[in-house]
Amino acid sequence: MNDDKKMQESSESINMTDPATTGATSESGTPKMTARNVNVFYGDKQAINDVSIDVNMDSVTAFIGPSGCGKSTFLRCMNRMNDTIPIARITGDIRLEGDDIYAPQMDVVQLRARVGMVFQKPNPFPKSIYDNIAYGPRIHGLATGKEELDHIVESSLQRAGLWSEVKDRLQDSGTALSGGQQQRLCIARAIAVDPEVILMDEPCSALDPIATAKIEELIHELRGQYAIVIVTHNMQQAARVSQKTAFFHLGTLVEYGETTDIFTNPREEKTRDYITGRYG
Ligand SMILES: Nc1ncnc2c1ncn2[C@@H]1O[C@H](COP(=O)(O)OP(=O)(O)OP(=O)(O)O)[C@@H](O)[C@H]1O
Repeated sequence: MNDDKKMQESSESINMTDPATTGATSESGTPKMTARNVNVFYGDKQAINDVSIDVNMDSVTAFIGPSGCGKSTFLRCMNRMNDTIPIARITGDIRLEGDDIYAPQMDVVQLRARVGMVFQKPNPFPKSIYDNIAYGPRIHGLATGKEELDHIVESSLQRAGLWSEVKDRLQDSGTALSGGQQQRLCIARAIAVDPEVILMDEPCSALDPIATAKIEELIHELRGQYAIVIVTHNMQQAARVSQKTAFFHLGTLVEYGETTDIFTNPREEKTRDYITGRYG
């Protein structure tokens, strides 16, 4: 029997998307978000196939896998960003602290405040640094007056490691900052509305190595305060920043577990082949 056939048979003999077999549940901590049997379609094409996973507060979770395997699609399901794509359709169940995020009564604006997102390309608003941060708290009514808003702006910038660089020019445009500073501004903007989860879709891919190192350091600092999920193409980055890694392939979740296990002792041959560079 050739290797492909063997792999096919072994994967057919177990339910690959059962959290019990993919390791998609965590022993430690109550999950902040749970996904069960999620399928995503773009028109007739299925991009995510029966994925179940738990995301916890105590760890940074990395989504890795070859281009087109569905990492970003699945990430975008977690705060309903796929709602903005008319041909996208999702089935299954995704919960935040037990609340069904696809329930008709779910307020999507509130959801996206609770589950913030940072994109590949920094996308500050064409507004001042101050207003980039103050915008969310203003529309969500999180500050009762100017003093409280000032405090939120300062603490968000501090937590994003940007305060000392911008405190004397809060009225300058956010778009005038360097790429790395813009990305930290976007992280500060997400933090300002007091999220529970931060989703990061390849947040460093447009940045140079120094700016990348700063974002990675920031992810370390934010760990534990928020559940963080990061999509990355860069396996070294996944190994550096995450405690849990989920490996996707052709829309399925092949394996999910401790990052050290995924990189040193994966259970699945497909994972091993990917992390050793046999395909990608
Ligand atoms: N807006 C869309 N319309 C139609 N198909 C899409 C759309 N976005 C993604 N897809 C398809 O869904 C599949 C998964 O894409 P997705 O971008 O989620 O993968 P990915 O693993 O994040 O890839 P990459 O690492 O290249 O960003 C691919 O086949 C892709 O072509």
